Amino acid sequence: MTTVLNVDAVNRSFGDRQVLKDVSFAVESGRLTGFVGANGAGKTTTMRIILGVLAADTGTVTWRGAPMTRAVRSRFGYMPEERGLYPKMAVADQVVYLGRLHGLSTADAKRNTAALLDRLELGERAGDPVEKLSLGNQQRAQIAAALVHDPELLVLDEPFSGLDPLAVDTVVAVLRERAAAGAAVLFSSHQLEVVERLCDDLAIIAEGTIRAAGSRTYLREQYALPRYSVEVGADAGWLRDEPGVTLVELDGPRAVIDLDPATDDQQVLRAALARGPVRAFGPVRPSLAEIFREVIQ
Ligand SMILES: Nc1ncnc2c1ncn2[C@@H]1O[C@H](COP(=O)(O)OP(=O)(O)OP(=O)(O)O)[C@@H](O)[C@H]1O
Repeated sequence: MTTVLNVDAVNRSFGDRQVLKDVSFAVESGRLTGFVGANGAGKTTTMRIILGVLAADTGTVTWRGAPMTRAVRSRFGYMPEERGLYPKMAVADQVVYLGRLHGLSTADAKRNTAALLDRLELGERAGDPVEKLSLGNQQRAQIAAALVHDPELLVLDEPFSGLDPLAVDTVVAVLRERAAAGAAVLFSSHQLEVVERLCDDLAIIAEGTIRAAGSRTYLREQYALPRYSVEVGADAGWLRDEPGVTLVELDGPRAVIDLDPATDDQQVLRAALARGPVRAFGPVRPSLAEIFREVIQ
């Protein structure tokens, strides 16, 4: 995996309202990057700047270290927030047409379209006009449209909104396959549970500012609480009286504790061992939702 897309110190105002403030983050190939933030945080504006639909006031977006060109952008796939398929045109015809617009031969466009619609479980609806599809299926058709030309970078604005859980799983699997084949995938979402499950990397934005960015593992370590989960051989209630320890939860031999900053975890472990067997002792990693709450405050 390599860093392919760099968003560097991007600022953008609408009128006198600055909606992006020095936005910087990187996207790597072969990975799924989740772009997370509340409504109005600036996700769509950032994505539109990456795609060249909108200009930045200052700052740069580069692809493999070089400025964007039209040719580079033609190798990107974009699923905008305002879905844009023609209601009266058959799904497959539309996806083939978009593939052709991105430079595919008719044969390749048809082959990719058929494979994608099957993969997205829309094969049987290929001949139906878009307006006859349910909203969830229209969404799958949009995803097919963004993927038909095998883009090197996929930018998806809220690709999971409006999908039922089974459809989310299908789309997740397709995006994973694309990443495994080397594409870089950037998607926005406010569904933290989906992002938690899906993404390798994250950029968290609030009020136009990136509050945290990096791999999920890095962020979970970075924002680790001083919280530990402990399991001992007998009742763990003695932890209540241990200096520097706050008991958060107690369930017989199992406990969750917070340590004061000055408290050495190994000291607490030794105290536990002095009382008998220790079955488990380790830090509790924060969930993405917890990190999100912490960094957007
Ligand atoms: N063309 C525009 N003119 C004026 N203000 C705009 C324009 N586009 C976006 N904004 C404002 O910029 C801010 C950021 O919007 P943006 O759509 O980027 O947020 P978002 O994080 O994608 O939120 P959502 O999930 O609601 O789409 C919002 O306050 C929005 O009202």
